[in-house]
Amino acid sequence: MRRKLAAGNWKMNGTPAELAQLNALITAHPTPNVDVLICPPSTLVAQAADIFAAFPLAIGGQDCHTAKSGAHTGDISADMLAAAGATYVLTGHSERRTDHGETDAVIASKSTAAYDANLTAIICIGETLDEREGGTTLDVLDAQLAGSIPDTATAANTVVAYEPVWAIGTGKVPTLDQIAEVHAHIRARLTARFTDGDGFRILYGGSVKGSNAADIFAVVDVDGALVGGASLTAADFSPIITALENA
Ligand SMILES: O=C[C@H](O)COP(=O)(O)O
Repeated sequence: MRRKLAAGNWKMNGTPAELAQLNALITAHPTPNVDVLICPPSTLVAQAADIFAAFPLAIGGQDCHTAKSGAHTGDISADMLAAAGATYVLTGHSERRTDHGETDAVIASKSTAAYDANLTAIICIGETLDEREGGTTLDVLDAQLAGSIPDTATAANTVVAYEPVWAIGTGKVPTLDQIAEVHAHIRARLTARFTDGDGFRILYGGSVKGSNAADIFAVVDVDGALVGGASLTAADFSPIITALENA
């Protein structure tokens, strides 16, 4: 049985003042029957992990370097995130792939760095609109799955997040049939490659809101969501957690 996961990615948003949102979230969900994760900007990871250590709220990083330490100005290592209290890290988010030219090989290396630091890697994949319209979605995802997920991945150390690039921050959401097709495809690839492939959690991400969450969570093999904009306030994120708890 896979435990569901509601993950919020704050991206480049948030100062210490916004951490107060998390108090309201915990008040609304004091004993959630799903995992709840917030990935704030790296400046807030230690503070958030410290404040909420005793509560059912995990804290994660949004990216990590492939190396443990060294001369990499502006970067942060998986070991640093773990030492700050993070238990998860996103790798291969499409904004990292686009803004920083991250390749599948780099993402696999970052995911390995996460495992070495005892972090769970949420490895993100997804097709662009051109790829969707060109009919190559499943081929693109196959290449990303094969290249981004290390051979040492397990259901315990890895979550896969399917985020169609064209659905991120746009308000556009794939049809439920499109989500079902992709999640079934990812599941098949995971079970073919890993002995515990049926245990990997697969998240959907891209314009998830309180208003569409229940329908998305009813799709087979959707084990939760990676939420951007709607994770920034407790008022928006709480209904998504509730929908996942009721799924
Ligand atoms: O990491 C989160 C995703 O990029 C989704 O962002 P969004 O919910 O704002 O569309």
